[in-house]
Amino acid sequence: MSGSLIIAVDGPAASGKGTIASRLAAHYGLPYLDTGLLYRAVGRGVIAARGSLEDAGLAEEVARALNAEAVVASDDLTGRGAGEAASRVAGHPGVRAALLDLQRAFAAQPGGAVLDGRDIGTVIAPDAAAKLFVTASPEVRARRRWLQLTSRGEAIAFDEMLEDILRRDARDAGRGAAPMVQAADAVLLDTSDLDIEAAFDAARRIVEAARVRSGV
Ligand SMILES: Nc1ncnc2c1ncn2[C@@H]1O[C@H](COP(=O)(O)OP(=O)(O)OP(=O)(O)O)[C@@H](O)[C@H]1O
Ligand SMILES: Nc1ccn([C@@H]2O[C@H](COP(=O)(O)O)[C@@H](O)[C@H]2O)c(=O)n1
Repeated sequence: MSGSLIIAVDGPAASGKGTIASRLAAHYGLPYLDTGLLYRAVGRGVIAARGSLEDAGLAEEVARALNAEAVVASDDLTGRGAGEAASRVAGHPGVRAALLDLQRAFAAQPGGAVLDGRDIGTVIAPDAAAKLFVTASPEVRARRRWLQLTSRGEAIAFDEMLEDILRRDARDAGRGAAPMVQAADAVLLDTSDLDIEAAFDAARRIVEAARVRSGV
């Protein structure tokens, strides 16, 4: 098989899509982009400028000035506050438009790429050879995120984490601009009862089936 293997991995917060996407990228020797980092960086930029996250013009300005390489190399965007800020600026159509070309260019690299986010299979790479929509129950996702954050010292109660997750789901799925939705041709992968190894295995099988179908 030959050609460009674009793998689109979408899904809600803390479903494990990033874990799966980065492992697929390593497995197939493809470059990987966690597109959530871009929105997190925009949220952080607006806060750093002492602006309001509801200020669509400022958020778009920050998005247009983003240095994607610096964002990807940054290690301080994974906290709880950055996720919340990201989901608020991600609803501005101008922000999404400003980040479109760089994501599409990443996906279009020779050989292919793996991208994860909320709109990869629907907007960024609608022709991707393989599309996965990774999910898990809100309680399982909240537990995973709670473990991740508390293990590195962020103090948060489990109930608050669950509220965060539910609020973010509602905002991401309910916005007008590129809402989080499973693409019609994406395969649903529910990882609620799967450990990381089993989830990766299931994802790899989905990609292999897509490769056979598409000849990539
Ligand atoms: N199948 C799984 N079983 C148990 N823990 C998992 C599983 N998949 C991922 N995790 C853990 O859950 C946490 C969240 O995973 P990950 O960052 O991959 O989720 P995500 O969907 O990419 O989240 P985000 O919304 O930040 O993009 C991490 O600590 C990860 O190690
Ligand atoms: N393609 C994407 C990726 C992310 N978002 C928004 O950013 C928030 C943070 O994303 P994480 O994957 O790092 O959790 C997320 O809640 C979305 O609002 C997006 O809109 N599109």
